[in-house]
Amino acid sequence: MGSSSKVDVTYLVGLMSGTSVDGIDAAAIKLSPSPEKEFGIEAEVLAFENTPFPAHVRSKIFELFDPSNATVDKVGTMNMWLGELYAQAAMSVIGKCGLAPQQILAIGSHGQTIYHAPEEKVMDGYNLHCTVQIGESAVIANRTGIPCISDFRVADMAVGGQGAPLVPFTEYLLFSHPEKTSLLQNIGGIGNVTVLPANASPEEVYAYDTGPGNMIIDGLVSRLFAPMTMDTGGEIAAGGQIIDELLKWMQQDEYYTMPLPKSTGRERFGEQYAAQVIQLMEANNWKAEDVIATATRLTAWSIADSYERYIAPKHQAQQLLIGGGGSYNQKLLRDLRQLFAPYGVQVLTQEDVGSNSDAKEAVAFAVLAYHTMKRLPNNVTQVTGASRPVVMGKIAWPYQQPGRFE
Ligand SMILES: Nc1ncnc2c1ncn2[C@@H]1O[C@H](COP(=O)(O)OP(=O)(O)OP(=O)(O)O)[C@@H](O)[C@H]1O
Ligand SMILES: CC(=O)N[C@H]1[C@@H]2OC[C@@H](O2)[C@@H](O)[C@@H]1O[C@H](C)C(=O)O
Repeated sequence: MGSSSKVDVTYLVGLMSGTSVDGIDAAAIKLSPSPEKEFGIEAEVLAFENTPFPAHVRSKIFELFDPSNATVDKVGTMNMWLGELYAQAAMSVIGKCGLAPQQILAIGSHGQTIYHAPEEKVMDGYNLHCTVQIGESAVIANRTGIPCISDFRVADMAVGGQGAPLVPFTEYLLFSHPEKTSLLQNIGGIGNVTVLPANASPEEVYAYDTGPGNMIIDGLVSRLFAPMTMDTGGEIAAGGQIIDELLKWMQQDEYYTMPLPKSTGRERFGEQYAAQVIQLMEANNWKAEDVIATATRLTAWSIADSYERYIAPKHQAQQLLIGGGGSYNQKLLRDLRQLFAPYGVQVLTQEDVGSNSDAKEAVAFAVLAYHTMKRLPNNVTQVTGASRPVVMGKIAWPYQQPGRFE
């Protein structure tokens, strides 16, 4: 992990659009050194904005998740289109925080993942891992006049890593604590957890994708309760009963027992998965709200099961801090509290402890971009399984006005 102890006070923008495809998160941050921590930095969020994707853009992005539909013309067009939307989101958040674009060192843009296949494929003797994020950084750089860093994940994959999760790098720098062992559980489309042991050195941090976050719930709600696209507040699940047979079927997925490091995505828990559940539902005459209650329980179970499997043998955590959109699903939180009670782990939302989790991933890509600009390694090798540290991210430069980047 690159040392950040010499961080300069810097302004950056981070852009994230996640696997739920709900919209673009944009954060403008001020990065400063935090003298009391060895690798410490402080990231003050100056402004944060979420811009939902228009429904027609969202459905065009969804078309790209099926590789047979994702023809090069569609991918190429969406790559440029998203570049425009990301640039607008960046300019808007910069306007909101009152800074001029010239004051921003760089924009870190995650892009939209349309394909993620971290398992190794051997082709002609080459060990290939692959992941695709789109949203052209050349467009972002040229619309904003700010260097834009994108395509973070592939550098980690080039040295054998999963290319995910990447947020633990920033979580370690921002949230590690001398006395408390914390579990930072993000519940977006996919669920992912970062384990920050008390007083951990960078080598002791670990993280992995726990499995589905809201992806299965969203997929089923969209099919069974259209035009709803999510179970707002967890109210549908709260009115349903768990179907034991369905839960057992869902728990059989091999992902839950795969060894670390591991990451996953829509390829495993996306459209095809929801379609299979609907088939089972129709064959068994299950009620729609019971199916949603069961999918919600699966997410909670996958998080608790992974705690018992990978974390509890090494660390007793005090807190499970929930962030991401799933933290608004009250039924999911109740299920998590019930399942974690026997382990003596308190389940809180990040908001409960005074931090804004909505901005976390966007902030993370701003911090990663800072390290790219300084040519400092920014992958966490024991998290991704990469064989060595690398500088992730590709820089797109805007037209260079004299004096601007000297
Ligand atoms: N009020 C709410 N009630 C219930 N669920 C909600 C609510 N708000 C958001 N969500 C869920 O959270 C999801 C969005 O979460 P988030 O923005 O953290 O995901 P993401 O960043 O796209 O995903 P990932 O972290 O996997 O990349 C929505 O699709 C929905 O399922
Ligand atoms: C390939 C990809 O986009 N993965 C996402 C996804 O969403 C959550 C989880 O799966 C995590 O692995 C990752 O995102 C976050 C930002 C990460 O890299 O840490």
